[in-house]
Amino acid sequence: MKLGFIGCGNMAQAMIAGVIKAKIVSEKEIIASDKHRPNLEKAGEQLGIKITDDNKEIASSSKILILSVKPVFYDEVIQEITSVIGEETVVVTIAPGKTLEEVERAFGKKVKIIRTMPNTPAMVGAGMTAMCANDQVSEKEIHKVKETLEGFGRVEMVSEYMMDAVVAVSGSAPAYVFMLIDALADGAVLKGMGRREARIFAAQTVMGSGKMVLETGLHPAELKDMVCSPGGTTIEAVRKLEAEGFRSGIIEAMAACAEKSQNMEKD
Ligand SMILES: NC(=O)C1=CN([C@@H]2O[C@H](COP(=O)(O)OP(=O)(O)OC[C@H]3O[C@@H](n4cnc5c(N)ncnc54)[C@H](OP(=O)(O)O)[C@@H]3O)[C@@H](O)[C@H]2O)C=CC1
Ligand SMILES: O=C(O)[C@@H]1CCC=N1
Repeated sequence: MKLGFIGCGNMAQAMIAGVIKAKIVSEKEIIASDKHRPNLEKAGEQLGIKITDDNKEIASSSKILILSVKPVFYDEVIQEITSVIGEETVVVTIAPGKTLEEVERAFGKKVKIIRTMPNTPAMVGAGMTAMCANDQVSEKEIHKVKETLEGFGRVEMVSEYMMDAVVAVSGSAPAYVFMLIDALADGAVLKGMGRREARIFAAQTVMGSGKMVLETGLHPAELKDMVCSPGGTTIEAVRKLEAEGFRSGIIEAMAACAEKSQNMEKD
């Protein structure tokens, strides 16, 4: 098997859908397990991947093994698989707060580990993933895993200390962006637009704005200024957003998110 997933919930399914769609790995080369059997069967049917109840089977047969359970279950899963993990297997973690050192310690032996933080837009090939590796992983292996993860979006190598910031700015961030889209739709509904149409206008605008930042390379503030006609409608909205604490609300939310990531298991 090329890709194995222990835990097949929201994030694993988004990643699997992304790599299959991009034809990076075929469904026949992907295997997954999940404690929640109905969840697993549904994923197996919908994605066409192989499923199993046996985490050890996945650990011993996968070239790239993705630990896609909640952080609190990491130690339990690692203890279960450490004796059977293949020597050449690269373990990929996706949990906030789980450092390379902690994961190494849990395995109790030298294992190739790549720590990542993906996000759910992986499902539609538009994910953002950060990664860093321990000293057991070769450049070639890093390249291979990066190429696989690029199947579902953009991937950047980061220093490990950046990971909590990454959780705040991309791992968790789709949730706040979805809240923004929903709020934009609410505002349009308030003014009489139908809900479905409002959602499309809102989502297309968020997508287009992100694309402009990425493709023009211009500072977001400059792009904002281009929308604000003097004495116009937009600057009225900007004035109100500033008064309502839009920016500080987001920054404070992200600070809380990063802090939670850093202290994930200490709370
Ligand atoms: N959702 C997201 O947007 C993102 C999530 N992540 C990380 O991805 C990981 C998974 O998150 P997410 O997909 O949201 O969580 P989910 O709860 O949707 O999926 C995790 C699944 O793993 C199952 N599971 C628990 N223990 C075991 C076990 N011992 N063996 C096999 N399966 C098991 C769970 O079953 P049960 O429910 O019965 O416990 C559950 O179905 C987490 O570490 C999370 O922090 C990272 C980036 C983004
Ligand atoms: O909410 C969480 O803990 C996970 C990690 C990043 C996104 N979801």
